[in-house]
Amino acid sequence: MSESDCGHGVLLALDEAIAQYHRQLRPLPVQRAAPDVLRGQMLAQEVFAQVDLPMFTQSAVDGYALRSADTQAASAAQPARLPVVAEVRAGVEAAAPLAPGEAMRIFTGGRVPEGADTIARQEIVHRDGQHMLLAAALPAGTDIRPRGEELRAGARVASAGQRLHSGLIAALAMAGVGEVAAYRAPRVRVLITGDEISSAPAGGAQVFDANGPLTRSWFAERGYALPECRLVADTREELHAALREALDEADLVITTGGVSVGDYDLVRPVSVALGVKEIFWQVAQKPGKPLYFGLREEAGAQKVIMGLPGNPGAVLACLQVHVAEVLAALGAGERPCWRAGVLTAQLRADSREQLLRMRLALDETGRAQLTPLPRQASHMLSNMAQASALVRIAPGRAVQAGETAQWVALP
Ligand SMILES: Nc1nc2c(c(=O)[nH]1)N[C@H]1C(S)=C(S)[C@@H](COP(=O)(O)OP(=O)(O)OC[C@H]3O[C@@H](n4cnc5c(N)ncnc54)[C@H](O)[C@@H]3O)O[C@H]1N2
Ligand code: MOO
Repeated sequence: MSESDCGHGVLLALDEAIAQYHRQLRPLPVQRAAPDVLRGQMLAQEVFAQVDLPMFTQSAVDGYALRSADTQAASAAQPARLPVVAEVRAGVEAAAPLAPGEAMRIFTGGRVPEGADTIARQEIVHRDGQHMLLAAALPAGTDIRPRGEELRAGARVASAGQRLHSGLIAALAMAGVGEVAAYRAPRVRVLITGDEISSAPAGGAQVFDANGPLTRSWFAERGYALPECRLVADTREELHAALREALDEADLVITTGGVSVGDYDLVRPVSVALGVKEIFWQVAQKPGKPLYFGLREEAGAQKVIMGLPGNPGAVLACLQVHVAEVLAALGAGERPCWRAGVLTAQLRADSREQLLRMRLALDETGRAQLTPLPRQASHMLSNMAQASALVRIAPGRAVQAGETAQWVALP
């Protein structure tokens, strides 16, 4: 295990913390239902088309179904003249096959009658009573969508680990997939600890709660149910009761605050008292050093506790970098997508890996340019109106402008 002693005691490297989530956590149980019922959840299986797509040979336009051979001699001077013997509406099969020398009126999505191999779109057709006139030859297959052109029954449409989003749900519906298996959505509880935290500060030493709105919004904007969230005082009794209930009812409990070394930092001792095993505490990152990851195994289920440090800047970084990985390990989300970008300013060295809020812009070649923002301290968040990327800066050495760094999109 990679650990560093950088003047803060022995801290776990950020990548090692991330590896621990994927080593320790199992995906949540699988449930089966219609894809749109499971929207937002991650597929637990490959999914295959139940039908050919298109399901039958269709007209791509409003026009006339006919045989290409009957148009081969057509010209402006001598148009092909065919009787329109029937109408094929979308959703209805022609009563009889198309005979040589005949045409049928047809509409977009209509099933091409047996015998027809071409559609003449109505803009190129002249109608004369019960006949249609066509002034040019049409190759076979014109404006036809052949059966199975897109997919054959049995072809794979989606893979395990993909999120059921609107476009994929529609693709599965088209392919006749009535039911899929997906990992159950996580039940999440949020506990905001701290005697000084209030939604309406009074008494001169209280502050507004930022972490509750931050955490709830973070989950909601990623398509998760809005987690239940409550303020908890810094007493062993109150935290014990709140954490016990949260662990009983949720798969993932997020706490903020109370996880450092102060006398009222009770999240870790109370977790131990509730049977939680500490997997790690303290990561070599800034902000978010006192991050805590604990696990309670019970009757085949895992209960996860992520103890986020109280500073709101640390909460933001830990949600983006750590909680997102936990959700991925639970089969409840995609792993954060880190990309390379170019720094526009030099940065001081720090003994911990830095997670910096930056402004992201694309240069004329489309390359990401990352500009550090002021007010980075972990108790500050007012640069969030300008921040669009969270950037990893490796510990130990100063970084020059023009160097490359990894970033993940904010929010
Ligand atoms: N002696 C040491 N002190 C501290 C260390 C250390 O290593 N040695 N680590 C520091 C670091 S780094 C961090 S980060 C913080 C984290 O401490 P806690 O997780 O125990 O968080 P609190 O002390 O409860 O709160 C920290 C800070 O954040 C404010 N806060 C908390 N919750 C909210 C909220 N919901 N909304 C807005 N602001 C909140 C709180 O008032 C404090 O100012 O510990 C350092 N100390
Ligand atoms: O780790 Mo803490 O640097 O203040 O968030």
